Amino acid sequence: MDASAQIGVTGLAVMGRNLARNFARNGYTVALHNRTAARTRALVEEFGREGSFVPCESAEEFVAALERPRRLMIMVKAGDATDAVIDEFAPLLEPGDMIIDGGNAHFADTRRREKALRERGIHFVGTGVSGGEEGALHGPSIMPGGSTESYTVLGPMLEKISAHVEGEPCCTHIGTDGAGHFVKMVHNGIEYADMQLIAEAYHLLRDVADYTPAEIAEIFRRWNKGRLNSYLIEITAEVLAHTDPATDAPFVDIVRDAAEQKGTGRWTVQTALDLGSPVTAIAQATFARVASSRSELRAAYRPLPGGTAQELHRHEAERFTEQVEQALYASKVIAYDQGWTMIRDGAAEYGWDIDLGEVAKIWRGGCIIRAAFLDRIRAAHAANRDLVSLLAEDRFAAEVADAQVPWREVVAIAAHRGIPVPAFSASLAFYDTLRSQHLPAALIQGLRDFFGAHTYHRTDRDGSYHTHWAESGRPESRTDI
Ligand SMILES: NC(=O)C1=CN([C@@H]2O[C@H](COP(=O)(O)OP(=O)(O)OC[C@H]3O[C@@H](n4cnc5c(N)ncnc54)[C@H](OP(=O)(O)O)[C@@H]3O)[C@@H](O)[C@H]2O)C=CC1
Ligand SMILES: O=C(CO)[C@H](O)[C@H](O)COP(=O)(O)O
Repeated sequence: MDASAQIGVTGLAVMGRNLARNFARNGYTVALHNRTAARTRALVEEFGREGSFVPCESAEEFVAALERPRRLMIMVKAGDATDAVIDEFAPLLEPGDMIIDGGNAHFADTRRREKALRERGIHFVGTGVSGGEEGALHGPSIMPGGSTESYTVLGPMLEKISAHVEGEPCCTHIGTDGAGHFVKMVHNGIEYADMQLIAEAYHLLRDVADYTPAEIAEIFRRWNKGRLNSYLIEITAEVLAHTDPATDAPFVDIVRDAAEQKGTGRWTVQTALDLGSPVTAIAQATFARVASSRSELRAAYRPLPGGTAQELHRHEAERFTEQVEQALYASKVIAYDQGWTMIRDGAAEYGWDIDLGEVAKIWRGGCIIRAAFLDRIRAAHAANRDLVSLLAEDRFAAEVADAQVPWREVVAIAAHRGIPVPAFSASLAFYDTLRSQHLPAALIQGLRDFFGAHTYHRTDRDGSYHTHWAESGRPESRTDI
């Protein structure tokens, strides 16, 4: 077989199939492989005319079809399947070849795989891909990690098939080894927070303002024309406006209210705890999904009393809608800021040189959280590479400050009515935590010292101290000298 393919894709389910077509539509010859050969044949039968494909049934045939250095992309289920595929192909490759893992792998697995393959001279490029089925075909946001050397060879191809915004590709080299998958994981954590905030806004508009799903769809359509403009707001309007053809009921009323997950949000929260990154909105969004699925707990709590109902007049409902927009925007800024903090923390921990402005740039198009305000996040980080928080930038700070009164009212109304808004509340509490002059953490330190001699630092002197709580007069001693 001629080694004529510039790239090979193995794993031709939803994502792999469309990425392969995207490469082919962009003029590349693409070798195709899938564990179950029927998928390979189906792709060629249905879409073979879109470009140049080399269908392969065996691993040997697939590798032989690739130009050197070989670029072999894996799009299979994350976890054991990825290891199985690497174990199958790596022995057939030569030093300088590249394995690109475009699945949602855990970044720690990517670091392990990269190290093992590097020792054999093979580049392993853990690559975040976002955009779902349509994005994969028409241009996703692509977050490659791996060596700089591999990006030199691979980058132009990935940039070509990625989404473009104002002529700029939504793809950049994120950093070495697992940096790409780390950033993709945080992207998904932000995605969880964004969706939860949207869902809470919907819940409030439905249960406080008494709007129908169709009316709320119109509200989201309007919001999508303003500063909230984003893919998730756009598709929220679509989903809310949809009626179930079988029952004529609003689609959202016939779907079970138990949110599922594949786990990237959970990984974000687990990793954030290890890094000490306070991603409270992302964590609440992840727990909200889990809580919604715990039917036995919900059955136990359901009979308990809730808040007070109160009808709103039309003009009050309209005012409330504007307040919810403010609360949603402010909470969203906080949730995204938490994501960026976590990326900065991950970069520091793992030695990645991640350009935070570039991350915002490549998320402006192609990915699920693409949003107009990412351009401003990009600009804020580009203007100041040491920007510690979006809230340290004048315009974001002013917007969130302007929103704080309605934000508080919305959270208070939700509490009165007994409507759960965990992500709105967590974002507001985060805002208040960080702007507080004094936090009750001093009391926690005192309690820790009381029961466990865990020591504390004083506000007026250096060093660490312990109070001998059981001794008369409770003398204090310095413990670090
Ligand atoms: N769906 C989405 O919107 C997105 C998905 N991703 C990630 O992209 C990857 C692919 O996703 P998706 O297209 O949805 O497909 P799936 O995650 O459903 O994976 C199906 C593919 O994996 C292959 N596979 C499973 N187990 C093995 C194995 N042990 N050995 C070899 N091949 C195996 C299947 O082969 P076979 O046909 O033989 O069963 C099939 O090609 C995943 O890692 C996913 O997390 C990333 C972004 C968005
Ligand atoms: O990676 C993605 C988009 O960027 C997927 O859509 C994501 O996996 C969906 O996650 P979950 O099933 O956990 O909601």
